[in-house]
Amino acid sequence: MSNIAQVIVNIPARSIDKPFSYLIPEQLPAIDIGWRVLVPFGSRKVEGFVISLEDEPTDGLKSILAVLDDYPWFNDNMLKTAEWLSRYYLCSPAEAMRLFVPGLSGIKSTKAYQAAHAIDCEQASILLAAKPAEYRTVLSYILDHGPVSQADLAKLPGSIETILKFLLQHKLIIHTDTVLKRGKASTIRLINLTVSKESAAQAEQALPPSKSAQRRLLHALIQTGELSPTELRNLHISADTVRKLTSQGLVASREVQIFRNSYNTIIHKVDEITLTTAQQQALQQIGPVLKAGIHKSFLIHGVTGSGKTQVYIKAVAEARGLNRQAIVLVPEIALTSQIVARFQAAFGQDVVVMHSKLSVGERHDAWRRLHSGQAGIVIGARSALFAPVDNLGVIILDEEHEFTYKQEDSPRYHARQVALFRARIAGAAVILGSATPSVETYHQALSGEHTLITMDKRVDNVPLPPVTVVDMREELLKGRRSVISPALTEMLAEALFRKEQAVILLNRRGYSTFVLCRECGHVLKCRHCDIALVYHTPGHSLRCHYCQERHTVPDTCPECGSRYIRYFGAGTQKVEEALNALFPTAKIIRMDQDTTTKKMAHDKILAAFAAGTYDILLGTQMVAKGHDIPNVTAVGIISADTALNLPDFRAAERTFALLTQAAGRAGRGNKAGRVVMQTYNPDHYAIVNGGMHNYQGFYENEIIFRRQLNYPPYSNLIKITVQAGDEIQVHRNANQLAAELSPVSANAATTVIGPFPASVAKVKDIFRVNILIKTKDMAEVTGHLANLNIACRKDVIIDIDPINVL
Ligand SMILES: Nc1ncnc2c1ncn2[C@@H]1O[C@H](COP(=O)(O)OP(=O)(O)OP(=O)(O)O)[C@@H](O)[C@H]1O
Ligand SMILES: [Zn+2]
Ligand SMILES: [Zn+2]
Repeated sequence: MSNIAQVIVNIPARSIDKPFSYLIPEQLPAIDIGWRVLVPFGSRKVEGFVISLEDEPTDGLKSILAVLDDYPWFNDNMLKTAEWLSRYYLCSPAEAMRLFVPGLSGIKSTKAYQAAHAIDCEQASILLAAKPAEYRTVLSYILDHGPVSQADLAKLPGSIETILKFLLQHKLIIHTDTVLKRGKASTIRLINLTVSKESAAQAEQALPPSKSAQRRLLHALIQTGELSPTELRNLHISADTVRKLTSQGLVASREVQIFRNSYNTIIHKVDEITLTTAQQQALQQIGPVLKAGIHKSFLIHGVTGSGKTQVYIKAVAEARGLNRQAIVLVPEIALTSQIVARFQAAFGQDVVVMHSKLSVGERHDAWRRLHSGQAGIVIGARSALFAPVDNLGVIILDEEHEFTYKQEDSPRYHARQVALFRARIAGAAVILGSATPSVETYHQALSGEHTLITMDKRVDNVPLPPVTVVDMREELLKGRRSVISPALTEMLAEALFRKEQAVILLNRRGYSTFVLCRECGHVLKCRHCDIALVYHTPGHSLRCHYCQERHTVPDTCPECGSRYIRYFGAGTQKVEEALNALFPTAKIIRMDQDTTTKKMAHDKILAAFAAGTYDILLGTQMVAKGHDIPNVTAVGIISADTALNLPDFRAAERTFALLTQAAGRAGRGNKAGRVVMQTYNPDHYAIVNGGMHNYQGFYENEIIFRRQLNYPPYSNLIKITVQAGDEIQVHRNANQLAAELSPVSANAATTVIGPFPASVAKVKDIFRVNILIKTKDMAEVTGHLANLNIACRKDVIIDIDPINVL
């Protein structure tokens, strides 16, 4: 029998990349692959994941201390996904496996103090005789109470820190860990009858009138069968009353798990709708794959408002009918409460919503409901991908082109990639959906990796809104300097007149309100980060968007002393002022970083706008996404092209997607929509095709550029960032690393570019230099990087398939 477990300890340090062996103690026979356990590690107790068993007897092994659950946490599918993730993204096994644990760790350990093993009381009293009385109080408290936390000791008099230091130094006490399991199930006790209702009624009759509480309890139980603590409280029945009846053998209690659920959305009942032909055709392709239980992936390319969500719902219903589970991923849960509500309306309690505001305990409850089969559908942002579903039928990625599917911290995984892998080994289907698919995905679909399903009409043949492109250079030539062109003004005026609503998008990426000296051209930058400071009207202050440091606006230029300092760029605040001047009675709500962090969350703003409380929704990227509000008939896009000039090969893709998605918010109901797009680059293919909702047109231009420059999908990219606090050092380290990479570039399929300073070359006083690898032979390069062992270097970040190459 195997009695040795190979355990991955849940410590995110990248240098720990191997499992450790532990003895399985006889009293814990259930331990098997996939279990979470508690193990000693150095002086600590840590969480561990069992990945294999052995029976090679080895001397001096430590034993597993405890199991954390009463079932294996990882199923085979989860283990394989974690293993692949760690290999592909070059992260440690622990970094990959902890993605499957809510809150990244299943235990909470706190520092505690306990008496040293061989404490010599006589010597101790001599030692402490010269010290104030508090020293003796603290020591005897620790002696009496066993392991105590610092928080417990804080109640005692005296300066605890100093006293503890002294006691530790003289080895009277030692450090220890107290470990608590996180996410313990919450339970309540339900009270019920142990005798028949007739006997209970007789017992009630037999009680004297003075025992009214006992009579009330019996009476209520005869009627309802079972009572919760809240119901008992409402009936004014005390624990004592329950105890008395329990001792008479009339009632008993049982413990049941309760699930915390803070995501209270009102569930709207929907009428069964008739599917459109396009929706039916999509499902005719997906259905058989679900039934066959084979892996296959689909790309639904459906224009905005074509009814993709309804296809997702039907596909999930189909999977549930086959008793298989579904994972539904959305880019950002706060912006997608509409799709969440639609799933809840369709599936009720079968849906678990993973929201970033859930506590760790609530996450555990959600996981437990899925694991136990009480729920079969999980909907959430990318982390929902790691849900413990045993019988996976389908994974859906809505708005698959969104960059939020890429995690920007280690492990830097892309949810689409992980979804495809997990579904492949589970024999499950994947449905990718978007009106503006990523160039990579569309290319894969054209080459047969995904089945392409096209939905090119809106539901009920509602027309896509016509787009007027306004050339802002001509406006300027005509002497019009306002951020809001006459065409946009006119469209807004008409919409407001008809009591319809408008959305205004300010595409501000790479372009915000910065402060510039008109004499010498100096731009005010952050001292710690190599980036322009952003001007904020409230408080008349400057802020760094990387380190959040605030500065006051100087009266004179720090470079040349000139007093001519000007604010450039159109921030949302500036546009709001302009709109207020044009439409003084219109109610405007702003949604950007400033407003969403302070006043209202995204979903509240969207809900208020959808309810008609405001006439105009103004904001950055986030106003363009996902919402379906029938009364929105006008969409204005200010400076459509600001991101086009960024030195990022995806600049055109980002711009096109944003414009098309924004335009797609207009005219979704039975009222016709219109769009005005202001730009300085009316001839760019991203703008031209964005103005025509023409994805194919955009793709055909873009793919030529990608092929010429050998960018994805024609290659894979790997970005290596070297960091150091010293500018000379960082370049030296990067050059050295580039030299080590020379065998990589010997392969004709691979090019190494750089080192070159990152576009923001310094963040929080740390300098950053990038090396970019372009390759057609990913396996060879990652194999090489793994051999070089750079993945575990603290000063190096490896980003596989980076979204941000700057
Ligand atoms: N078969 C149908 N019959 C009637 N109305 C439908 C049908 N399918 C969807 N709808 C409605 O059409 C509207 C658009 O659908 P949905 O939001 O699913 O589109 P979408 O393709 O997801 O759009 P986007 O990509 O722009 O978010 C919604 O209001 C939805 O309720
Ligand atoms: Zn100056
Ligand atoms: Zn800064």
